Amino acid sequence: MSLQVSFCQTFDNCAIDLDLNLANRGVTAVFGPSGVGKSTLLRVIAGLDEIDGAKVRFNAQVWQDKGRFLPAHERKLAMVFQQPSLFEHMSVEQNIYYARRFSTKPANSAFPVEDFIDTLQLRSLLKRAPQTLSGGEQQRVAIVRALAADPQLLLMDEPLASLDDSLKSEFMLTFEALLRQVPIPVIYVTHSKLEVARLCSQLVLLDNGRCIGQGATQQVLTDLSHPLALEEDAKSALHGKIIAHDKHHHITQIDTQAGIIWVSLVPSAINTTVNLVIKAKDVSVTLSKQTDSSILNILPAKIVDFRHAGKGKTILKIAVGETFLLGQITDKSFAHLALKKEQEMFVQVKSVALS
Ligand SMILES: Nc1ncnc2c1ncn2[C@@H]1O[C@H](COP(=O)(O)OP(=O)(O)OP(=O)(O)O)[C@@H](O)[C@H]1O
Repeated sequence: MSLQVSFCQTFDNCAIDLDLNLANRGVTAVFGPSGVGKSTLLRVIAGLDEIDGAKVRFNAQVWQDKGRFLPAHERKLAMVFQQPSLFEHMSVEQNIYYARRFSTKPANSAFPVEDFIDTLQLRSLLKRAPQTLSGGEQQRVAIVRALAADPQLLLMDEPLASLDDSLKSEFMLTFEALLRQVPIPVIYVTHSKLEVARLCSQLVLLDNGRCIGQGATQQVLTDLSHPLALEEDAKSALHGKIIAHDKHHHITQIDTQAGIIWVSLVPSAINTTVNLVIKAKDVSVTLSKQTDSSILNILPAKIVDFRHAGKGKTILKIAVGETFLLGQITDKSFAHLALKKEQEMFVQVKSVALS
C-alpha cells in the first residue's frame, strides 16, 4: 500500500522522468534544486496536469492509468501552497469549516480538526478576518483548512517558503507537532535541508528530472555518494525525546539514537519527541576524550566512511550510538590525525539546532 507515480514529460528546457513508490505514512520530502520537477510531480499526483502515459495509484485506487484520469476533486487529497490564499470574505473559522462541508466523514470523525486548531494556536484567531492575520498565521489557517476536508493525502508545496526566517523558526516546533498528529501521508516539497531534517521521515532527492536517492531521511542525508552530503551546509538529523531541562543553565537534555545530547532550552514538556538538526561543520572529532573542553556533547564514535569534498574539506560519516552523523573537518586535520575507516574516536557536537 503506497503512492505510486510514474511519468515522463519533456519541456523545451528539460525532461522529467520519474518512477516513484512513496511511503503511505509519515512525511516524505521531495527535495532538489529549482527546476528539477518537484512541482510538476505534485501536479501530476493532484490531477492538475494530465500527462499522457502517466500512472498514479494511491493504495488500491487508480487515479491515472491507461485512459483513466480521475479529476483532482475526486482524489480526496488536499494541497497547501507557498501562499495561503484564504477566502477574505470569511472568518478564520468559516474558512476552516467551509472545507469541512466537503468532507464525507461525520463532524465527530477521528480526524481531529479541533486538535489541529489548538496545536497551531488558532483558537484565539477564529473570529478574525484572514487579511488581519500575519503571513505565518494565515499559513497556519491554510494548513488546518486543508486538513479539515478529511483528505487521504496531503500535498505541501514549499509551505514555509513565504515566511521570514524568524517566523519560520518560531513556527517549526508547532508545525512539527502538527505533522506528528496528522494521520495521513504528507508529500512535502522543499528547497530547505533544515525542513527536510526537522520535519520529514522519508526523503526523495531529485536532480535534472530524475530521482537520485530515496529512503529514510537520515540514511539519505548521511549517504556520502549523494552530493547533498558533500555540500558546505550538509546536515544530519537525530530523533529524540526530551528527558530533562536545566533551566538554571538554559539547556535541555535529549535522549537520541546517538546518545544523550544537550541543546539550548527547548520550550516543550519532558517526554516530547523532537527532531534535531546537526550541521556537519559543527561536528569535530578527537582521538581521546577531552575532559577540559567547553563542548558539552562528546560521544564515543567510529569513522565509517569519508570523502574529500574539495576546498580543503573532508566529510566524515561517523557511527554514533545507533545512527550516523556527518562531520566536516579540514583535509589538514584529517592528515594530521591520520584518520581512517573503522577508526574509533570521539565526536564533539558543538551546536544543535531545533529550528
Ligand atoms: N507548462 C510548462 N511549460 C513549459 N515548461 C514547463 C512547464 N511546467 C514546468 N516546466 C518546466 O519544467 C521544469 C520543472 O518545473 P517544476 O516547476 O516542476 O520545477 P521545481 O523543481 O518545482 O522548481 P522550483 O523549485 O523552482 O519551484 C522547469 O524547467 C520548468 O521551466
